[in-house]
Amino acid sequence: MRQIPRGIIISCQLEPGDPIEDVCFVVSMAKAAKYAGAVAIRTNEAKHVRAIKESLDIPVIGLVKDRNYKAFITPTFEHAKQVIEAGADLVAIDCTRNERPVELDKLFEQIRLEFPNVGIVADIADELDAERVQSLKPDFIATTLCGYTSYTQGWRIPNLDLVKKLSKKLFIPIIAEGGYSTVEEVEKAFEYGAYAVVIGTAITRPWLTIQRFVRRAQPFL
Ligand SMILES: CC(=O)N[C@H](C=O)[C@@H](O)[C@H](O)[C@H](O)COP(=O)(O)O
Repeated sequence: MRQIPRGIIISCQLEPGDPIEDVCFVVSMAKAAKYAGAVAIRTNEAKHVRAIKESLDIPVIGLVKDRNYKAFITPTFEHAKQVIEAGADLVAIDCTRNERPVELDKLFEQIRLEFPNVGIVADIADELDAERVQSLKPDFIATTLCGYTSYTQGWRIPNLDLVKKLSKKLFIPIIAEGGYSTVEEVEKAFEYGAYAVVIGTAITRPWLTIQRFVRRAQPFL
């Protein structure tokens, strides 16, 4: 079996500037996800990976976001090492055409050499990114960065067309990710061939949901 079975993956991340800074929040969310039948958790930072792995038995995709680089998701081996040593079963790597500090093939090679049991999720933004990374044989390709690069800026997400195209064309399983917020979108992604679907913000950033309600109430107050 692959490192992750087919199904729903919950992305549970906290970043600087978020109103919650508590690792317990990430762990509780991960527990809720597992209880409800999610097959894996995606999270950022070694401290979150470690806390989840210590509390429950579920595959974790780890990443580190470093905004000093344009290719900001786990841009170097050092970033990857942090989350892998914290217990991540897979590591997510920014595989866009954005400027990066290390060549992608070198980064893949070093991760595989030092951590042969850890899977690699290639986070891409468009079809060309996916085609290019295919030769490096990542375990999964995720549509995470569609809409978040200069060459996909303004594209509507979730990008179900991209999932459809990639699933048809590539031999690597596709993870649909980025902007999924309704059950209908998730159904479509599976219908179009997704191996798994990641849902994050719609579930694990509750302050954004609250803000939506608060803003709609404003004119009446
Ligand atoms: C672009 C970027 O930095 N994406 C991150 C990748 O790890 C996360 O902030 C997202 O929450 C995750 O991809 C899930 O997507 P959504 O939150 O839209 O369901």
